[in-house]
Amino acid sequence: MILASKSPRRKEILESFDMKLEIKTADIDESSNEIKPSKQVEEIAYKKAIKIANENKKSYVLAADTVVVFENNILGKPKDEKDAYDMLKKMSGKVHEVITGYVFLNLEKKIEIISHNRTKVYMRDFDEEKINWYIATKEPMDKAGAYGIQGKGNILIDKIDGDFFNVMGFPLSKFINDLEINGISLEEIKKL
Ligand SMILES: Cc1cn([C@H]2C[C@H](O)[C@@H](COP(=O)(O)OP(=O)(O)OP(=O)(O)O)O2)c(=O)[nH]c1=O
Repeated sequence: MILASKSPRRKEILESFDMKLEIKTADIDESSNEIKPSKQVEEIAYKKAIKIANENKKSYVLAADTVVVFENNILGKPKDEKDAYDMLKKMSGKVHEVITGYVFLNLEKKIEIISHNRTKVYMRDFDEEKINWYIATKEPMDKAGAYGIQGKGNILIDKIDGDFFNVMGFPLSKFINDLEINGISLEEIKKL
């Protein structure tokens, strides 16, 4: 299948399940008029997937989009270090939600799966010194909400309620379940 994503995390998660991936990245306009975060991530994932699917009509194409939702605000990737600092400062000691939308298409076979998953993340109370230390690692800059649960950012997190991979950028378990519901078996998934 084609993974329409430049995210190394999404590739890693899917490859851990022995999927054979061809990477093709779609540069799309990541803006959305949707108000609901779940609809927004689905719309942006759809834009990524359909762009590549239109150029590869026989292929299975998968794309995703991840955001952090904190007190009704949608947080994407930080614009700069100051933005990363501001995001982390307000999320310290509080709970937020990570939502990943994903879209799986095969235009020729008329397969279309559009879905999302949510994980609650409880952050520890951390001080300015720790935020500055974390920003100096450079880890926050390419990640929604300015942290990576799978990296050094893990020490900022107390616990989660939901799927870890969903926070990392792709809810593998829910996706596999969706495919099975659509009649695609575990053996077939590896060969798509
Ligand atoms: C919250 C969180 C996000 N992230 C990452 C997952 C996503 O890669 C990124 C959110 O940006 P996205 O726009 O969802 O994805 P991307 O730009 O990295 O890749 P593409 O659009 O080509 O598919 O944040 C982590 O790696 N760990 C985390 O804990």
